[in-house]
Amino acid sequence: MSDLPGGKPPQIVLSANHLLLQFGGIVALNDVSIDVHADELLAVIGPNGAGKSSLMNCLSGFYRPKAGEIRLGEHSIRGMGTHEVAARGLARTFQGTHIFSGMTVIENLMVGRHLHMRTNLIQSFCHFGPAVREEVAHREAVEEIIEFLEIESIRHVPVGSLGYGLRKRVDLGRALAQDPKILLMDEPMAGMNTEEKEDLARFILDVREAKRIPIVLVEHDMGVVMDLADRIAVLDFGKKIAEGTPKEIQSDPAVLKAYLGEGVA
Ligand SMILES: Nc1ncnc2c1ncn2[C@@H]1O[C@H](COP(=O)(O)OP(=O)(O)OP(=O)(O)O)[C@@H](O)[C@H]1O
Repeated sequence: MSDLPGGKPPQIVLSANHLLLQFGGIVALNDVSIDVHADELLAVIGPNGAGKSSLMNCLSGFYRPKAGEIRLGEHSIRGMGTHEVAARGLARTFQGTHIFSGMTVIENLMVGRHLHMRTNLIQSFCHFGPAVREEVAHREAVEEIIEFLEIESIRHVPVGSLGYGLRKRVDLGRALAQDPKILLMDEPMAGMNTEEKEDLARFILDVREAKRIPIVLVEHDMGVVMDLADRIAVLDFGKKIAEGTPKEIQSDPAVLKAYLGEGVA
């Protein structure tokens, strides 16, 4: 663990220790440990099948590792399901688009807010009392995100009719609506053209600057990773083979070997 200037150790927001995950005879994660520091963007890279999505799925409670420990802040979250992990402050965006395509942008963002609503979803459709006051407060939070992500003009548009780049931006908005302590992004740029990638990269940088939440990013586009990441962890065949700054990773012999023939500069 590298110390901050001034010798203070970094604050660890999320840590995974010695994770083991198997699917039958396949070892998807083999003794994998990572720490995510406050206010950093940690990229997780590796060739196809290296275990990146498996790691994200363990961190977010979707998969239960056979062994190992996961801590969010002070607390163990190992064994918790996705909803419990989300309620403790972990939000994620998904590969592809997991948003509700028949619902409008604003409705999708309100789904993200429901995690924080004391009144339940049914009550929130009643137009009286505490439910209304709560709804107004959540609307304000959602409006702030809409402005932040520059999606004002499409707030009432069904998400299914939007282009891919905008849909991914709404997915980011839904995750931000959870008001998370940490954000996991699983291949957010997959399937995007250069302009869409540049746009999303700008919003990721804005999120870091404005919200100061740590981000774990799984991404295949090495240009994006090298530009955005503070640190990079590299997986190969379910094992962590390297960890360091973009500069260190680019010249790491084990990383170059893992990617040989896959075009890492
Ligand atoms: N649900 C599953 N059932 C069986 N095997 C799985 C499952 N999920 C992942 N695996 C296997 O675990 C290994 C790691 O897969 P994983 O999807 O985590 O890799 P990845 O690094 O995310 O790959 P990619 O870059 O192609 O998305 C692979 O061998 C994969 O086939």
